[in-house]
Amino acid sequence: MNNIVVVKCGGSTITELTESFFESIVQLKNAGKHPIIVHGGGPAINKMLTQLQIPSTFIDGLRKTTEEVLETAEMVLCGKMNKQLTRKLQSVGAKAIGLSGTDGKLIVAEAIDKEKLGFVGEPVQINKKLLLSLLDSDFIPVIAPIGVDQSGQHYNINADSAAAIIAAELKAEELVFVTDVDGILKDKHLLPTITAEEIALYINDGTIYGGMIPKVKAALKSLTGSLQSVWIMNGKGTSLFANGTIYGTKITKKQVATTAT
Ligand SMILES: Nc1ncnc2c1ncn2[C@@H]1O[C@H](COP(=O)(O)OP(=O)(O)O)[C@@H](O)[C@H]1O
Ligand SMILES: CC(=O)N[C@@H](CCC(=O)OP(=O)(O)O)C(=O)O
Repeated sequence: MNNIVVVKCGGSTITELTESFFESIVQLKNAGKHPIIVHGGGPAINKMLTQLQIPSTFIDGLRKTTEEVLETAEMVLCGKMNKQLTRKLQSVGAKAIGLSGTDGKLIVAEAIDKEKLGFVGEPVQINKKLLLSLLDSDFIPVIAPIGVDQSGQHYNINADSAAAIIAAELKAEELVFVTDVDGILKDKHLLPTITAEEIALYINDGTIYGGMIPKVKAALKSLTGSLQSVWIMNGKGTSLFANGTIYGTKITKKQVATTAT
């Protein structure tokens, strides 16, 4: 299937997304594209963990996930955030369906490093057949990043890596990370484009840190086949493709001159 666009909505910006953002997803659909939404929810998980007095720490942008943290992350991501986003899309006329990576084994995962990170999963496989049949029936899937392995163990997956494997496996046309900054910044200036070499350099010198690290790593991993570029853009106060262009950072395999699709 052609024209698949994977849009990852970061937890940093989900509550700020406006009606015009959701309308732009419907416009994408009406223009013959097949949007798939993958969402995070880091700040909402933090809030619930604080309320429940469960400690949690991050290592290179990934949340160390104990059994208690996993239960909380699943509750917030699959219960609260997933249904909230699904309803918002439905309210602007979209045929949205909320799912987690557990449903239909949509995302099969395995532990990245049990000792270091606990139940943090690396997505290794997706249920393409299920997703394609949903797209065929004109649904907009809304996916929470909780994965499962063959034994039934569930995992907390960084939403950026969940979006990246879905985009790569489905040979999506575009992958867009919607977050709370305009794109990748260096010395407070937006970088319109960035390459793999520059990313390695900027992680090394600290220009790229925290939650941006899993984003750029996921972006680079997904840059295969049909997916030639990945965008990082701000979800605040904008529609997704204003005048058919995206304002943000374009991550490419090689440096290119353009800043818009
Ligand atoms: N070079 C950079 N440019 C922009 N943001 C950066 C950079 N390095 C780190 N960040 C941080 O990454 C954050 C976005 O990642 P994250 O908080 O995980 O968002 P999301 O919830 O949308 O995935 C930004 O708010 C910023 O604090
Ligand atoms: C392993 C891991 O870090 N999982 C993330 C899942 C949510 C997420 O990725 O949310 P954002 O998009 O807001 O970052 C977490 O527990 O916060």
